[in-house]
Amino acid sequence: MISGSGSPLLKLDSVGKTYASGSVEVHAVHQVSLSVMPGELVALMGPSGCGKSTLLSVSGGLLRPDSGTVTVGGVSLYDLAGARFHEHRRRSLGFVFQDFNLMRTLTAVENVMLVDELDGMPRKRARQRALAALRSVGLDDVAERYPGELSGGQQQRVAIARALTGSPRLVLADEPTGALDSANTRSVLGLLGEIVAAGGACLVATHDPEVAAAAHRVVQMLDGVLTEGRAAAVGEARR
Ligand SMILES: Nc1ncnc2c1ncn2[C@@H]1O[C@H](COP(=O)(O)OP(=O)(O)OP(=O)(O)O)[C@@H](O)[C@H]1O
Repeated sequence: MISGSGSPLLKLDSVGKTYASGSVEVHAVHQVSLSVMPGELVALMGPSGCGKSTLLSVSGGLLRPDSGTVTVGGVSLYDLAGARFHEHRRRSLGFVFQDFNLMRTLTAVENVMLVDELDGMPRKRARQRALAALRSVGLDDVAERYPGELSGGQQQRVAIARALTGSPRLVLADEPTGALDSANTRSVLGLLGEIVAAGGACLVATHDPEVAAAAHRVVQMLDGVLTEGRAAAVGEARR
């Protein structure tokens, strides 16, 4: 797969998001335009509070922008309504949350199954797929444990397994290696590498130099605005 070919899997056009915090307005994302192409792993970097999580949430259909358009898989996400919006989100992208977002009352395997079950898949088949996803992140032995019985790194890998079930073409990940040691970081980078090698795309908010080194492109964010990016030379990206 040649990185950067085809139509973008994620396209942001002049996207803006402002929070009202009491009488103060915080321009978390301002006029951001960005395309992430099939075969690309893009690292989104910048200091804490610069707007990375907000940009990922807007990109993933979790937070409606105040301005601009978000196109996922060729479809303008926020122009879809109701069930069509949720279905497109579920089918087109996987989201790895910074704080994992696991349901405390469900086991690891039940957390991962949830996505397929919401899509109407029979429970037995959903369970098989979830176990396979957990195996791919090295966690099949703790499948029946609850999040409270897992380490931070294990919870993070459950969250990654959940985002990868259904083999979405686009993965948006917020600090996916934040709680991981270097061996697990490499295994997560391997999984993301497989997605992009198969023609998918990943946008990863990160402070981790190892993730940045593995990316095809690094885009820098500062005070809600994208500043310079580094384009990796062809073949530079480690997968
Ligand atoms: N719900 C909210 N209400 C008000 N302000 C918010 C809200 N969420 C984020 N902000 C503010 O928006 C700005 C961007 O926050 P965001 O979490 O997107 O940054 P970030 O780059 O992801 O930070 P980090 O690297 O620490 O996760 C910050 O000034 C933050 O305080």
